[in-house]
Amino acid sequence: MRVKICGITQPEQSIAIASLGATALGFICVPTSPRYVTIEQIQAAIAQLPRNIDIIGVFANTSITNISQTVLASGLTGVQLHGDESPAFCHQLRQSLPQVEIIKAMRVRSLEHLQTAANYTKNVDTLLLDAYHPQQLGGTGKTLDWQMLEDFSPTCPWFLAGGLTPDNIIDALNQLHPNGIDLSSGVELSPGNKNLDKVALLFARLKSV
Ligand SMILES: O=C(O)c1ccccc1N[C@@H]1O[C@H](COP(=O)(O)O)[C@@H](O)[C@H]1O
Repeated sequence: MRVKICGITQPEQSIAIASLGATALGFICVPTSPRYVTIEQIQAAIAQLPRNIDIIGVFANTSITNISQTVLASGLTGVQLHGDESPAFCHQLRQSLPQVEIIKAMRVRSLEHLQTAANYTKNVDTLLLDAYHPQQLGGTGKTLDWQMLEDFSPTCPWFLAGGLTPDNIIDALNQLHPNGIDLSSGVELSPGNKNLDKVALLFARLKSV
């Protein structure tokens, strides 16, 4: 299973988290986020990483030009679209960045909204389900209604996100079978400053799955 730890801001934490077992690291490229990082910060954070770690940039409601320039300048291997991007936007982005993994995040509001995920599967590599918050785009620590996701079975791989912690991850994975999980505020001391003890506890608990 893929494990993505998101909202990294410090180079030494990148290396430590990759060593603990993360398969992907996420960098927030949304300027309004307290976890926002510049291209230079991403470059510094990934410079010493092994090449098998996926480097995902998180964007929301920005232009294809901005995403493409950031990807090319920073060395991202994937893009997570966390805003209101349409299937057509994802299709266009794929034409611009054919070698880059495209992850579409759905901030799930209802069962009806969840069903719209099917509109994206032809144009993205991976879906990611996060909880909806009326004021914040992500990193909210809010969990989804996992029961609502029990029949979710898209034709592409998917990540479970939203309020995951070392304390609830086993319950989540007993109930659901995503291809990957994504954690941010549930393994933090403060926004952008990861709690390495919590990250280690997460991977220790995942060994039992
Ligand atoms: O973390 C942020 O600040 C953020 C800002 C804008 C868009 C997405 C953001 N984070 C993403 O939110 C989910 C869930 O986070 P959490 O585990 O509930 O704290 C995760 O995919 C982050 O990539």
